[in-house]
Amino acid sequence: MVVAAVLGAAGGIGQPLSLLVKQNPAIKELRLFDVVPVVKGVAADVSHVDTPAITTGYVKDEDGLKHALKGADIVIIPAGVPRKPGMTRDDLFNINAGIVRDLAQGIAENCPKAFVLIISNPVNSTVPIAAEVFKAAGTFDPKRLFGVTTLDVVRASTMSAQAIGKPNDASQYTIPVVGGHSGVTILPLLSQSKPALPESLFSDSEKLKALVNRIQFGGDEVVQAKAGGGSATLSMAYAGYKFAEQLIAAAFEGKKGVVAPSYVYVADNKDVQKEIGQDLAFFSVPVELGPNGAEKLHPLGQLSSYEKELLQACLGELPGSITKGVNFIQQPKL
Ligand SMILES: NC(=O)c1ccc[n+]([C@@H]2O[C@H](COP(=O)([O-])OP(=O)(O)OC[C@H]3O[C@@H](n4cnc5c(N)ncnc54)[C@H](O)[C@@H]3O)[C@@H](O)[C@H]2O)c1
Ligand SMILES: O=C(O)C[C@H](O)C(=O)O
Repeated sequence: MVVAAVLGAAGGIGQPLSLLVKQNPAIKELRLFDVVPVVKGVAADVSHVDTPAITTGYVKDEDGLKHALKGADIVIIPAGVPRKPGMTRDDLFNINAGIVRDLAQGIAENCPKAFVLIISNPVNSTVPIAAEVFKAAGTFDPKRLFGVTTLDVVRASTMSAQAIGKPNDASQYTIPVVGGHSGVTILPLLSQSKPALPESLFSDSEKLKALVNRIQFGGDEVVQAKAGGGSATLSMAYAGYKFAEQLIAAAFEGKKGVVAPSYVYVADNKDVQKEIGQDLAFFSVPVELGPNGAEKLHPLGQLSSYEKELLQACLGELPGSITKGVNFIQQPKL
């Protein structure tokens, strides 16, 4: 039985995500943490759902982080500020970097063996931040740290199905999305869709480009529609839980053959470096999940010539975002 913690549980993502996690019968304890006191009410609310997980809420100023994290097996982090129209994810760095750093420190101190799933943006930088905190604490296990990019995978299925005129069939299309989680760093490998997308999509370069662009900038669609009220929360809760559920099944319930893309540490993996053509510390790849977390990183496989171009665009941005995260921890504060 699994102890799960959600950090930032009172937020737009945190609340529905906590509800979804509560429904997983493998969870014996669900601990909800936030800086705002309403998290205790959220926990009381969710605790009435008739599933096994004992659900409790913790606030920061009552030493809550320690109590929420002590001995947790899986920690999901949607804490931090969301975008408003006109902002990039990187514009969130100044606030969210410090939030993720402090939460990662709490994890290193209280549950160093937990699987850590980071949702807080900019994911391309916040995951390297957490890794640096864990390295400094001597607890870094690259197999246990995941940047959640599942919303890109979910969007790829939904938007591709719509683009080919089969909007009801979204869930039937499994499409790997690799790279990072921001604009051009999001690299949907439509040529590897299972089942295959129709040839007519690939022969219509304008349509193909429009689809890729929509997947890459799907987050902006929601940010603009919410018009200052935040970014994706419900689809993110769905996607975050989808990944957590896959990890729980593979890590704690012995399920085999579970493969899902995630933004993970690839610095040790020569095969991935070779495919990317660069020494990068983090990249989203299809990850085989198991008892230790990221058991095996799967290759990107054959890319079309258009996808190779997209990879180059991704590589124009991603290394800088990784370095920015690393430097945030490594450079002494002035
Ligand atoms: N990875 C993705 O695909 C993805 C998708 C959507 C949103 N996001 C990101 O998720 C984050 C949260 O989005 P949201 O819409 O839920 O925002 P929100 O403002 O609705 O909720 C954030 C919550 O975090 C809490 N919080 C702030 N500082 C905290 C701290 N130090 N410790 C614990 N909790 C803290 C806030 O009190 C709030 O309840 C944003 O950074 C957003 O950009 C990522
Ligand atoms: O777009 C955002 O800022 C939130 C999230 O990263 C998303 O992809 O929806």
